Amino acid sequence: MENNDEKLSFKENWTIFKFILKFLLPFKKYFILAFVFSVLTTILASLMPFVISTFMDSYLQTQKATDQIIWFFAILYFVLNVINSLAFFFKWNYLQNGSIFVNQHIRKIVYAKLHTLGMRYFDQKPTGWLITRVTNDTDLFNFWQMLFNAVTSFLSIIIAFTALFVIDHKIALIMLLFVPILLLSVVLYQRISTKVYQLMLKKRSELNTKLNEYISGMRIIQQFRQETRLKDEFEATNEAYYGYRRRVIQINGLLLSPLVNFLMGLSIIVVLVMFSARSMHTIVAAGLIYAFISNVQIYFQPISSLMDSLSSFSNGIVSASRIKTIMEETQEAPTNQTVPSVSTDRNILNGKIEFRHVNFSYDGVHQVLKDISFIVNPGETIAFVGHTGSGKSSIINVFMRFYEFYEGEVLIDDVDIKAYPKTELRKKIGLVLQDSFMFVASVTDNIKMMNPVITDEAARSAATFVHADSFINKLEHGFDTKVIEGGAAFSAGERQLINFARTMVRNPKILLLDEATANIDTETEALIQKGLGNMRQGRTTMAIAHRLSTIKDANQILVLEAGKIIERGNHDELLKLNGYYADMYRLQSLQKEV
Ligand SMILES: Nc1ncnc2c1ncn2[C@@H]1O[C@H](COP(=O)(O)OP(=O)(O)OP(=O)(O)O)[C@@H](O)[C@H]1O
Repeated sequence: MENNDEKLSFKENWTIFKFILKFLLPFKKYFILAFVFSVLTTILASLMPFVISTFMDSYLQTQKATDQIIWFFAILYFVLNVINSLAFFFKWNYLQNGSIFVNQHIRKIVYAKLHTLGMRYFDQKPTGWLITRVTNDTDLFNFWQMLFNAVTSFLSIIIAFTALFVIDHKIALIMLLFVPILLLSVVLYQRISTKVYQLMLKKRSELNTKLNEYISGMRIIQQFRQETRLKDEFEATNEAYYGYRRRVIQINGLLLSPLVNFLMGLSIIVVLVMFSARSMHTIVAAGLIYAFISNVQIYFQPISSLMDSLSSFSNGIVSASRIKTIMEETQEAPTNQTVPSVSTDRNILNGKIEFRHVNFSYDGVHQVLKDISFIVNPGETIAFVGHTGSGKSSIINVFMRFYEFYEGEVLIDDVDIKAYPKTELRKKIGLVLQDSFMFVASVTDNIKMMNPVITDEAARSAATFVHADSFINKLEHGFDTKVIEGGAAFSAGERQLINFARTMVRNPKILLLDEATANIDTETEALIQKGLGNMRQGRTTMAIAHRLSTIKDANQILVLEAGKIIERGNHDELLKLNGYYADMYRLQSLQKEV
């Protein structure tokens, strides 16, 4: 269903339709009320021409209209008009509000679903694509209006036809002949417009994806002077999008109202010809012709508006199919998958970590971790070193349960990691990534991560504990300084320090550190090292180290290459081994001296 170029079969359309309709159920009362008022307006609209025709034929033409009668009809018409307008207002109000509420509800559900999905899913989907799904595709406003129109139009046609039938059943039956012609044009329109609509939506999604890529990668784009190339690329997609838009407008301009209006004009000619023919033998009341023609208009009008909104139907079905794809996505985050042994009150008490023969792959094809085994005792530190791409971060990813491993065991305190509830893992494991994300909020709130349970004092003392306070206090507004998007105004080292504080304020039992490789000034570097020292005290730590000098004191160092452990031991043991680690260490020491 992902490929929107494919034409959906009737069965698929129907399945999607039933799926999306379920979201409407909690708000059905709005739609039912809108329907009731809609029926009222249609009945009134059909009746009002009769008031006029009665007045014309019984009083005006026969010159029997007295002051009283004129007032009576004026007031009657006025009252009907007021009721009609009120009914229309309520119908409109309930319909609009109902549609807004359903959209909001769908958006909430889709957004919540995204949170349950695993990293594998996000690896495969461009961010812009996902944004389009959550923003544009959940906006089914026109779709709900269209559905409502479809139901009420059907009713209007029946009511108007009944009125026509009451006036003159022969001519009314002739009006029925127009139905197949109209239906044919509806089908024709639907055929042509759906295809173009789908292509237009696809281009819009592409546009969003590209835009997201450009904005996130602006630094690289500017650095490598890619502006012109990307501008051309963007313009081409934009041009294609507008091309399809223009075609949609052309199709609508040609096939929507003009066609229905043309047919309506034809039907009025037929009506007039029929009535004229009849007038040769008998008297035909002018008011009756007026009432008839008014109801002919009521009869045709819903078809016109239905066709108008048909495009919203195809549009809505395409969007709904994408929502369905997301909602039915099974690549759940490992921590969301129900494991029979998971116990909600299982706690991490000591923080012993063990990997037993773990194999792992991101895509199910390329093995990234091969037979990884190690034990870290409570309070000890293990460090992973190795070339880029050797699998260091993957060990952390597996341990954080961002991805599921497919072979082996990972244990905490001798219990399978899968048996711990997600909340316990998130609470007791502190992850410090190389480049931590900063939210648009104060420094304090960034440390607290908006958690209302954590006090400002706790945030400050965590910052002091990791030696982040000295730089924060130097900021213009100290802890209240507003962080701009992504923390762009801070250096990598400063962001790292805030991230340390953010982790420590939660007092985790286990620490996962991905050491920053960015250029950090010596002063911040010293602070970071001091902060790290404090953090590691009494906590089991798994650290990815790029600079070997920072992990000399680790209890165990694992050297990885292409996902395999090729050396293990402490710093001295590994130096004695005179292998890969010793080479790396000597090289780094030499670089430092230079
Ligand atoms: N999300 C992903 N999807 C697919 N493959 C991935 C993904 N992340 C990493 N890989 C691949 O897994 C292998 C190990 O990557 P990993 O990030 O664990 O290496 P690393 O040792 O941490 O590298 P670095 O020091 O550069 O961070 C690499 O070949 C990488 O291309």
